[in-house]
Amino acid sequence: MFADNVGSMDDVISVKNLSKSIGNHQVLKNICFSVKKGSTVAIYGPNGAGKTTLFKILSTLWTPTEGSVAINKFDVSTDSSNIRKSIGILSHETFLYNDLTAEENLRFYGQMYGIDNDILDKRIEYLLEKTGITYRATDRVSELSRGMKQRLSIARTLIHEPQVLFLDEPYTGLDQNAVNVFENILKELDSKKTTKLIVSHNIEQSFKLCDRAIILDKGKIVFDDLKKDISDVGSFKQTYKNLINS
Ligand SMILES: Nc1ncnc2c1ncn2[C@@H]1O[C@H](COP(=O)(O)OP(=O)(O)OP(=O)(O)O)[C@@H](O)[C@H]1O
Repeated sequence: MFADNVGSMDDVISVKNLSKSIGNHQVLKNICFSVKKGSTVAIYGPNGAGKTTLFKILSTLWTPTEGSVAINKFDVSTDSSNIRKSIGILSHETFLYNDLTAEENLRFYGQMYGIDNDILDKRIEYLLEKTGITYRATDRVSELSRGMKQRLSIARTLIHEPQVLFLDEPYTGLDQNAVNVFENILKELDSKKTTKLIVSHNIEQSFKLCDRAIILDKGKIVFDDLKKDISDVGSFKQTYKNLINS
């Protein structure tokens, strides 16, 4: 039930004895796992299990109370600026500026990452086209629908070609066409060996994307296995139910 967690040279993410307390509530309890380059790991758990807290620490927004977390060998507590260059975060917060157009938002983020203008022009054009929002490029974000904003958030997340992606409920607000667009983009990223962590309550949808599944419950990892060792999504859902109700 637990994947081989022994760290190795090609680990992109390394989490050792991570605990996080908020006030006097211990939200994460002695979490240990590592992720190899190019893997896609789905993280499941009921409300309040600690998934978002884990993501906030992995993406350098919060620091651990105990233990250590490294991304590309950089420590989240001491090397956050190096980590931020190489990660992309897609969450329920769009991090988009309402008063800027879709294109201006992408340009703003691209410039923040120091991407040369020539390259940035091409990336913006490519990502707007890829996410199907070229025709809304000059509209302000405040005029876009929720699904359009999510498509633009996907483009924003990818503008600096991050090596590690944190996807928190990435399907929120996407229609079926946008789901297909999103999944095609993820497949393309597989060929670039992008490492992905996905948090989703939709097991059916996200299980097919991952090669490993982790279940968090009450701040602890209660399951961690490779998908090839899980017979099918049905049995995984049953395991999930059994574990979180025990
Ligand atoms: N800013 C905060 N202040 C106080 N407690 C917090 C804060 N953020 C999270 N918590 C607590 O930490 C625990 C884990 O929350 P977290 O948001 O990480 O869970 P989650 O697994 O992402 O849940 P969900 O599926 O509902 O998004 C919860 O008990 C929550 O109340």
